[in-house]
Amino acid sequence: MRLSAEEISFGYQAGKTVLENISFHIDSGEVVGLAGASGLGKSTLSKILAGYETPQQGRVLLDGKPIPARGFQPVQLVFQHPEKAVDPRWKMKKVLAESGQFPESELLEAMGIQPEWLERWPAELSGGELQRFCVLRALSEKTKFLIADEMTAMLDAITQAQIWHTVLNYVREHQMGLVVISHEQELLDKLCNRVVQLA
Ligand SMILES: Nc1ncnc2c1ncn2[C@@H]1O[C@H](COP(=O)(O)OP(=O)(O)OP(=O)(O)O)[C@@H](O)[C@H]1O
Repeated sequence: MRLSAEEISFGYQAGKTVLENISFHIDSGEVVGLAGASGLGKSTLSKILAGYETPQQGRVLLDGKPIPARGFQPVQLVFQHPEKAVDPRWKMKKVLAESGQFPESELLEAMGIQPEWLERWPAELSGGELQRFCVLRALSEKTKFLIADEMTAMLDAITQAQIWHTVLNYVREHQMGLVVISHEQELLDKLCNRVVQLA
């Protein structure tokens, strides 16, 4: 399966182009890094790939076809700020069930989620604890591509390593594609088959 962005142009305001004629693709089973200086539009491209923003020109295709706007989104995005990605009025067990399936206990454990956290509200967890839920929620059986936009940037090294280890295992097992956006060259070198430089 191939996720492709073809000749994308996008601006948030008229006359101010953030992305101009950008093309990008990733195949199932690949881990692709997306790098580039701050403000070049990496997060914007990731939102377009995941269907959060619509480009003024160009298109996003999954195996050559547009991704349906309704139903489960096969391209899942996890970004840096988990507190902005969960409903504060939902307990964590409901947040996790949002993907339509509840993860198996082995996966919860591998992600370092303690069972008692399931009964808590988002505000009762640390950023790192909350991010583990956001990552896990994105790993549905129906997810074909995961886009990790500075996904572990605010976490300590041990937590980062634990999350990436679990995600990479899952991605390999399910033959998903993974896009990694990071300012850490070392992380990109370690995780990725290839790195695309946004210029
Ligand atoms: N919602 C928005 N409204 C208006 N402009 C925006 C919005 N979001 C981002 N921008 C602008 O679009 C440009 C690209 O931002 P984006 O976050 O995609 O870059 P980035 O490459 O991911 O940056 P960083 O590496 O700093 O995270 C920036 O100039 C930013 O100020």
